[in-house]
Amino acid sequence: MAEKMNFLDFTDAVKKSLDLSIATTFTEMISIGEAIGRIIAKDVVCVKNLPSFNNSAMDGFAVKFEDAGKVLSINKTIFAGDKGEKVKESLLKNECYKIMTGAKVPSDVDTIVPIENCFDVTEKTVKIPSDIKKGANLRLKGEEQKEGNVLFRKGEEINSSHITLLASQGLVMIEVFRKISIAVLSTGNEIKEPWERADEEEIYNCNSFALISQLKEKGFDATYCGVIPDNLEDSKNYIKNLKNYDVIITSGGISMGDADFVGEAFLQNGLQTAFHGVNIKPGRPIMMGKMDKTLVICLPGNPLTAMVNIYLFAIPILNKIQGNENIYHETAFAMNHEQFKTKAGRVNIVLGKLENGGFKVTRNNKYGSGMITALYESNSILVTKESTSSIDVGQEVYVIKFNNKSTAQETNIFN
Ligand SMILES: Nc1nc2c(c(=O)[nH]1)N[C@H]1C(S)=C(S)[C@@H](COP(=O)(O)OP(=O)(O)OC[C@H]3O[C@@H](n4cnc5c(N)ncnc54)[C@H](O)[C@@H]3O)O[C@H]1N2
Ligand code: MOO
Repeated sequence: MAEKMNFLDFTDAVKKSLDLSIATTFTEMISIGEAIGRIIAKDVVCVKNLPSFNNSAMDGFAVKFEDAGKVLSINKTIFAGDKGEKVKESLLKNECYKIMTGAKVPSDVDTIVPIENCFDVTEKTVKIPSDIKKGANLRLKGEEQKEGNVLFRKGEEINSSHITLLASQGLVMIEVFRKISIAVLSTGNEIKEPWERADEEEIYNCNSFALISQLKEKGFDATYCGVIPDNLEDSKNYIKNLKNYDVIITSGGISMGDADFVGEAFLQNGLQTAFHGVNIKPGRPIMMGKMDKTLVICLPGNPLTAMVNIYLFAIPILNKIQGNENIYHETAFAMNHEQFKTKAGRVNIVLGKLENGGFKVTRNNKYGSGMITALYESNSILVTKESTSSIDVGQEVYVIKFNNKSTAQETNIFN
């Protein structure tokens, strides 16, 4: 009789897989225009005070606070970008400056009054209201960031806010971790590439496309390395050539069938198995380990299983290897809209749709793990505890967003 798999507890499997993963140390300098999604390799320090000079937040008049309520003569007009003599302090008694938004504020004034709040404005004079606040509308040098402050930490993923700050600092290059290399493979004699002809008994290789595109959605580049044949000798030779990759991800061929050679082929290439079999539905046969420095992730062949497991399991691991300090999936708290059953005794990964704070399970949780359409119909996953056998209507649940999908239903964004 075939040996039974030992199914590891889900939480232990996550811990083991994270323990196996070592963050890359290889870095490169890239332009900020190319930097979205990359991981910062060194703390970034402020090199230019923000703002770098005292400036006006409004078009109006720059005054001494004690001149509130007075009629003042306009000494000069200061524009954004003016420098030198044009911004030098030159006020005499009962004078003010006319000033534009973003212009440097001379040091002999302390308050800006917006033009529409002033009275009797002429070319030469203005009456300042009496109820002004000292320091109003004056943006002080360094009030947002001071030179030497750490702006970003090593291990942050770069988004548009990082790029904004970097550009505001005059920094056009940034040191990031080099992208880790990932090999994606399929297995199985029944697999034909989508550009080949598949007979009725054969199926198209959707897993490789699925996995590579999901990795892309998460900012990883993966190389497609083909289909491993269903025989041990060929599988072994195939895998031998992949040892330079940081990560190898396969799908299929790791269960109990007579054609499931993938595990053995890795073992014969020196794989140290961390686990083979996790108490999860779907995805029970999942296997992980290390082959020299290469992390090996073997996903089951069913497309839906491969897709939800790469998301739940592999993305945090890959984040860690890529040097990202923020590795976990963000969750949203939602109200469950439809009662459904789950398999007690295992952690269940359930597909559904998150819309406007509500979660609705896909097809009443009655889809098979070979079904691909259920993935398409869903935008989130819900993970149950081993003890859970049903989720009730109105129950509050944690949901992980999946598939990068927006929603057609107009969302309530106001609080
Ligand atoms: N006796 C047992 N049989 C099975 C068990 C078990 O515990 N005992 N586990 C079942 C579970 S759960 C799963 S999941 C599958 C996974 O098996 P494998 O990882 O060995 O995957 P395959 O048998 O190679 O393929 C399964 C299924 O997926 C299709 N497939 C595979 N690769 C692709 C691809 N690249 N693109 C599209 N579809 C693919 C394949 O044709 C099969 O239909 O094992 C159960 N059996
Ligand atoms: O992992 Mo399998 O997909 O549970 O059927």
